[in-house]
Amino acid sequence: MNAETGTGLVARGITKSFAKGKSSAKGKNEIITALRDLDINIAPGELLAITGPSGAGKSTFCRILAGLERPDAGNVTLAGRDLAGIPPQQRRVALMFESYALYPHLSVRGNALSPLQAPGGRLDPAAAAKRVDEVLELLEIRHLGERLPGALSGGQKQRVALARALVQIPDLFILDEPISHLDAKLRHKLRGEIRRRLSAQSAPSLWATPDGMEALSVGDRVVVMDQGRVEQVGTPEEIWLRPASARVARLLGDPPMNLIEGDLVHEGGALFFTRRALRLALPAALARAAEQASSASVILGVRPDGIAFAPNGATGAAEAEIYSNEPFGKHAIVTLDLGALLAKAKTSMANAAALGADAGGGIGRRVGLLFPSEGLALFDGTTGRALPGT
Ligand SMILES: Nc1ncnc2c1ncn2[C@@H]1O[C@H](COP(=O)(O)OP(=O)(O)OP(=O)(O)O)[C@@H](O)[C@H]1O
Repeated sequence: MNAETGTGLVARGITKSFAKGKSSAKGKNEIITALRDLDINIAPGELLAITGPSGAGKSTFCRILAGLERPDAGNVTLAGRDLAGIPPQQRRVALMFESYALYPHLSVRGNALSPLQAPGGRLDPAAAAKRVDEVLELLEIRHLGERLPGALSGGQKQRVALARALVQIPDLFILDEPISHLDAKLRHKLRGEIRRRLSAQSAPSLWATPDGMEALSVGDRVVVMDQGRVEQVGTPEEIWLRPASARVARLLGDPPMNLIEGDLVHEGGALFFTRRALRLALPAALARAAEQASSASVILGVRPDGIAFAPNGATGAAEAEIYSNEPFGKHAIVTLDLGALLAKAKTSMANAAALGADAGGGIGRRVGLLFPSEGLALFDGTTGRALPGT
């Protein structure tokens, strides 16, 4: 059986609006549409990561699946059951709240154990206690077992909320920003550990995060949302290599792709991208893609690690000035001023050193830039969609 026929999660046409509360000047209640006609499937055992900027609608979608909000339109089935009319506690959904929602009077262990003690629990007390110990150990909070939530740091509370979700054997896991308040080292470790644990279960899982790179690192598939709509669904590789729109590209990468608005100009049989002083002959694949643009205005995507340095004045090189630099040890991020336009390049420390930009130096120095075609993408200036073939 696949998700369509019953065992996974199938959400169809989910739409949800909220009244903003305050009336507008015209006396009408303003409406915010949080979700617009969303279609999302998660297969059994699949981990779907959902990402998008703040306000994209991720938490609203999670809350609808958990039964804490009712959609205005659309329906959700889980393991073949239509969830409409099923109250949250009967949905068999393990939800980790973004706000944690811990029981203040229960210890860390008591909070983690609480979902396993609910009527109809699937484990006997000894098995439940063992499971809780395992998860507390995994999340590095077992030593805090007897503490009350009031005596925990923000990151520790987040891990208790995560433990309370992970101990369950539900029909669906929903983790809303599960590791956002942890330090980088723990985040890194737990991404892999949680992924491994969820993948070993047959329930579908949803992991919501505003961090696009986190979504790519944990998801079997990734949904990118913006303003309540799905911008792109695909494997991490598809989304990374071929972002469907400038809105998707803006969310991915560290630093993300440079997005430069400019114009297409035909000259002497070649096609150029121009923006102020920047004038770039488009490689053949991009020039072909540019024919699909709805107007001469386009957005050029330049991957930070796709920028190569050349001596100032070298043939075919664009001119720029080093604006700032951040040496990270294994690589450097050099911000370049291309004439009232800043772009970031990610380069090796050796390259940065050659530019004199390896230790906070080099600022104001003029350099040449080359843009190899594999580091470029082209988006329609009106719709923001990727032009086919880039
Ligand atoms: N109860 C509510 N009342 C009014 N507006 C709401 C309510 N809940 C959400 N919204 C609005 O719906 C939109 C989507 O919000 P949502 O919390 O789902 O976004 P999000 O992608 O989870 O953002 P974040 O990453 O900041 O948590 C936002 O514009 C938000 O202000």
